[in-house]
Amino acid sequence: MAASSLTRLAEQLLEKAKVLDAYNQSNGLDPVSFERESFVNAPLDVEDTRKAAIDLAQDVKRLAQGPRDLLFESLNMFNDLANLHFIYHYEIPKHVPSNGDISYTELADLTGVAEVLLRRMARVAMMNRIFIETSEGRVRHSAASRILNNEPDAMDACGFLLEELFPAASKMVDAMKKYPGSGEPNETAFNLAFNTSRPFYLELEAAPERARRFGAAMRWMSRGGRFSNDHIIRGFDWAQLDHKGGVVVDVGGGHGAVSIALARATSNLRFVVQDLPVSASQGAELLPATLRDRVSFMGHDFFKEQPVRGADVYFYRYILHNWSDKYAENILKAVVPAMKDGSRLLLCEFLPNMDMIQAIGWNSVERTPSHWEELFKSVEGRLEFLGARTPPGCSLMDVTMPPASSSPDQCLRQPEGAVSGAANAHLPRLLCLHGGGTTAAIFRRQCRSLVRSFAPQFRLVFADAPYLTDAPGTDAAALVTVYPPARYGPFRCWLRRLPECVAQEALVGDDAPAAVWGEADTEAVAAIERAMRKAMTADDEAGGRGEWVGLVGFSQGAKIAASVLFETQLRRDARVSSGETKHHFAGADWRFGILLAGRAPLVSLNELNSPLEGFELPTNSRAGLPPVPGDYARNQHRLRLPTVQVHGLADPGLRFHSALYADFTAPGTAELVEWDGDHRVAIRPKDVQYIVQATLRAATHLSLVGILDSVYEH
Ligand SMILES: C[S@@+](CC[C@H](N)C(=O)[O-])C[C@H]1O[C@@H](n2cnc3c(N)ncnc32)[C@H](O)[C@@H]1O
Repeated sequence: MAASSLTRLAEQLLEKAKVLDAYNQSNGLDPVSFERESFVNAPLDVEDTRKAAIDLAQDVKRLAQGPRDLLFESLNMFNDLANLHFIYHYEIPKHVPSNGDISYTELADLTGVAEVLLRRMARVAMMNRIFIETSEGRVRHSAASRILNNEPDAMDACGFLLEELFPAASKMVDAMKKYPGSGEPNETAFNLAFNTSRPFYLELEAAPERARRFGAAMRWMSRGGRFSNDHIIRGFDWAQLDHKGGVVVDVGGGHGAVSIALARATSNLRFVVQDLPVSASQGAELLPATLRDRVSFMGHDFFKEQPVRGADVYFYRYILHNWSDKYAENILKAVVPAMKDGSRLLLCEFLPNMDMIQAIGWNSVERTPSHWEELFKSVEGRLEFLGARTPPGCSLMDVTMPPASSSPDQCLRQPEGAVSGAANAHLPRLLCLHGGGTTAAIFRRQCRSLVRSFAPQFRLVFADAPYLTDAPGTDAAALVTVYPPARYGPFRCWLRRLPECVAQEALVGDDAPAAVWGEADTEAVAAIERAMRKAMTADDEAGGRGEWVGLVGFSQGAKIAASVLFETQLRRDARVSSGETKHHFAGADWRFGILLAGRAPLVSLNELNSPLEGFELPTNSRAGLPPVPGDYARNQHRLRLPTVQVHGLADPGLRFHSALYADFTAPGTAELVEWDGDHRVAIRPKDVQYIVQATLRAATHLSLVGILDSVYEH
């Protein structure tokens, strides 16, 4: 019997749970429980596993609930918030002893709440693992309630969320009806709930206790878990700036939570925390004396021109997501004149679960990487988006101001680090195979939108094909003017005999296309494998340590990618049927592929599996045209590993790409993305978005990433 999705997900969850338990055990930490905090300062790979486990557990629960119970639970979530509000308001946590327990009667006396009511409320909280009832019927702390007791900022976070935004939430639809489509900060649900015409932050600024509580809530969020400052510290190479004279401006930095953590993690960098005057002066008062020489506070309205000029980094955490595009553009425009060549804008944003809050409090939105890119472009054409890095809890959008003299092709010459630096070293890796008659560097440039859009989930690594060729192939025809051979050659091919790729190397054996597998085929496969391994080893040496999970290929590179996946599938099948263990092609257990304009047929990559009907031999150029849909409708040898197949509707080779999908791919295993383009890699955000969505669906299904598609649906 085939495993149901419930069983499959539960098994995947079990794998993640074992990894998490093993981490605790091998580090001498207590096993997880509701009594003690766990995963404090866990390394990034553990954080990734934890996030995957959470997503899987949610889905296991939702599937087990079924749609009716799922809906019912969602509809009743307000009860838990009302319960927490009671716990916050009557300050229950601080009256429960840190160690030991207390009777309901005593707790009722201390809090001034009737015992019957207190017992009811506490028991609801206990169902959510906040407090524990002992076997003697007394109350003691759970790990969660102990945090509320030990960390005053945690209670402030409750206060802010439950007394500012929770009441506003119920007014969201009213606000949307009253102010349809508004992006104004004073036409929000918050404005209706509090009957004010001031935007959220000005309302708080006018009431210092509310501003203080908000600042404390932000501090608390940064202290651990998903939003921990650690992710920002580890998510960017601060060491490169940590020299005397290095300056970071923390724009809208609140009470300086991030700057304080970064100052502690570096030795020389200085931080200027800017915020509205009340928040800035509260931050200055709270600043530890030991950091006064390196962290300072400044009242500054970020809509006005940035007064600190020439800083190395202008850092914005959770700022622009509070503002609709019109305002976000103005905030960024105010900093551009202060930037020197090479200044960085570093934005910590993109919180998939926070989109509702933005709608409720600010009439704003959590943006996707492509939305960010458009925003940066509209602010200042020179700003160069270097990509989004994704430590858990946020994305760091990294933007630089290149020197005025830099040309677009400088990007081509950049080291891999621009998109595959230390920050994404832990991410699962995709190996990218360029089209015939181009190079890895050109393909990286062609894929720049894909690289950016995949930055939160995957590290993309580009491989050079094994064979040299004289001229750019048809896969690069449109690029000849952009990448003249004299400057960007020599160009390369994966297959030596395809018409678009005239090999420079002498062929082994007879030049005539072979009908049966020969030595030249064995050597051709080894050359492909060597070329792939070379790029993979280079990336290992550059610090990449994520699992190799997928292949991305364009045109001839897509044909090779599909063929490598098919060979992987054959080796897996052989393992299952005979228990025989064969090495993985190029050393990785490839799980899925993104095939951009990939032509039928597939290429046999193993003598033992040849000849398969309709397949090419590696050195066989095939007289005549490749198959078109229907030619191999009965083909039994179909690719089953998941693929996303991307077809340009104006591509002259479309019918050959369609044949790959129709005749060489098992039904139901591929997602087809069609876009309005010719023989190119899609670059426009709208086209790239579909490829990314389809890939994330496949990858989520394979449990390679845990991010929700909806994040990309703006
Ligand atoms: C979501 S909080 C983020 C705080 C801080 N960056 C952090 O991550 O902890 C937004 C911050 O923007 C500040 N802010 C709002 N409007 C501002 C303005 N016009 N100029 C400067 N700061 C502002 C608020 O006071 C608040 O501290």
